[in-house]
Amino acid sequence: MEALCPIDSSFSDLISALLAPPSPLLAQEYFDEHISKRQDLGIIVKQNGEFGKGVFAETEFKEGDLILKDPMLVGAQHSANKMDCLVCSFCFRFIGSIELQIGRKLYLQELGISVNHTECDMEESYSDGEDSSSEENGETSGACSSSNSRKKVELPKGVVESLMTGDLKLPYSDKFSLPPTVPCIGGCGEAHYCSELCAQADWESCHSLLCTGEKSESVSREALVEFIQHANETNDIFLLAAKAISYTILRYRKLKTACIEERGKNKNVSGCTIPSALFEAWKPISMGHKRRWWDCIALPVDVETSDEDAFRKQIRSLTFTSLQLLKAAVFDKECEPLFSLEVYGHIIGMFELNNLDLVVASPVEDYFLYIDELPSSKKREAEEITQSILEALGDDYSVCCQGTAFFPLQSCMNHSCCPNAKAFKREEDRDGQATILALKPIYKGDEVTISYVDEELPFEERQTLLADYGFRCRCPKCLEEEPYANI
Ligand SMILES: C[S@@+](CC[C@H](N)C(=O)[O-])C[C@H]1O[C@@H](n2cnc3c(N)ncnc32)[C@H](O)[C@@H]1O
Repeated sequence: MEALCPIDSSFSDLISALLAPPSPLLAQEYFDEHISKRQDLGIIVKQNGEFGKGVFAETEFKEGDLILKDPMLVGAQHSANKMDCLVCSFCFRFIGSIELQIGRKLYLQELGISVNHTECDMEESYSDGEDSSSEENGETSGACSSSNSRKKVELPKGVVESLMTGDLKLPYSDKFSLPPTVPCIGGCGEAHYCSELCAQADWESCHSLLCTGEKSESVSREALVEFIQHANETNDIFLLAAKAISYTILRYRKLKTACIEERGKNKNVSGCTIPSALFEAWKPISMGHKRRWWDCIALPVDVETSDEDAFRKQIRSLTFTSLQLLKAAVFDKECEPLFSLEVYGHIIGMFELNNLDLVVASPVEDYFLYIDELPSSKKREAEEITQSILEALGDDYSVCCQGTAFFPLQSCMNHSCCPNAKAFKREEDRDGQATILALKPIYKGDEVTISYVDEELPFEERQTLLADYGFRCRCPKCLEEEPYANI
């Protein structure tokens, strides 16, 4: 390995090089290659001249057309949401069965595990930071939770269990069949999948290092459990950052192996070093990173401006604690720069500024709507079984899968308060990919823009929210409204 990988840079040089913003040329090459792998895409990424990169149409889109389905680079379901929805830990499709979804939720409810609910909004939007919820970011579709207040009632003993075991079949549930649950390869019992393919893909992408099961490839499973617990108690953005680090380490190892093989075949291969493999592995993340978390996190409303310094120091210290725990769990000497506070802070900053709400609609909602819309005699018959279950579930009988994720292409889309596109899940979009639809006709060469905030808000409110993203909007709508803003 020594002969293969001479480390000629100092550690701090390596960190600085990792954190240097990618040059426009490098970014262009990266996105050209990324997009060329998806032959069907009618978009390109290029510099927009004013504020870095942007996404541009390469073809014409009509109103309502699908512009893009963007698979996430890394994503995670919110910890609290795991109580409500059982989804594939890789593609985030609902799994199991309607009975399992309901039985599991009731079972956890009975155990008294409290869950903080936010209403689901199928319109994905940019997250404005810690614990951002969809409800802050626009209209709610009402698709995921019931609006009428229903009191929870208890079910007879054994019903919950038989829902979970599958012994109790709900009427018409076969019309809403879900993929079977595939367990994690490492045996952690925490991650579940919709297929062997997703289980394998997640394992290879990052889970082999973050699995707490017997086959985990982490340095210490105990340390991993401690890291996860800390993230769950403080901020689950750390879980996303851990996925980004693990993703980079595993990618680095693959690139290194390929590099060694290449050297074995051809002694004249040059440029194959630890730093070069690490930079290559880091590239997808580097395309999104911007600033350190403690510098870019928006000041919460309950923190006085005079306490800003103390607040930012506190966030830095929290990040440091999380990093020490992660280091004890998955440290890799060859990837040591990834474990510096600066790099960790930038990774989390990237999620803070770029992350998007991950939302997948629940089939349980569809199921109860179906029952509700049955002809009256069939409905009465079905409700003899489903009504008590619906009452036991209570108000939030159906909650969407919610989390945060980094979508490489959507993250290149600039904001406009009069956007020509929006992130919106259609009926058929039942996985964790971002879906971008045209709001109006878009012509070849036009920039594709989305709104990071609710564009119907008054001018000043929009600017306040956009300040969290570090800019003041100068879109045509803002330029027109600005002179009248304070009148
Ligand atoms: C998610 S990124 C969009 C891609 C970005 N232009 C890039 O080069 O990576 C969001 C960042 O782009 C810039 N940006 C996006 N929309 C903007 C706008 N309407 N006005 C000014 N800056 C904008 C801001 O710096 C913002 O933090």
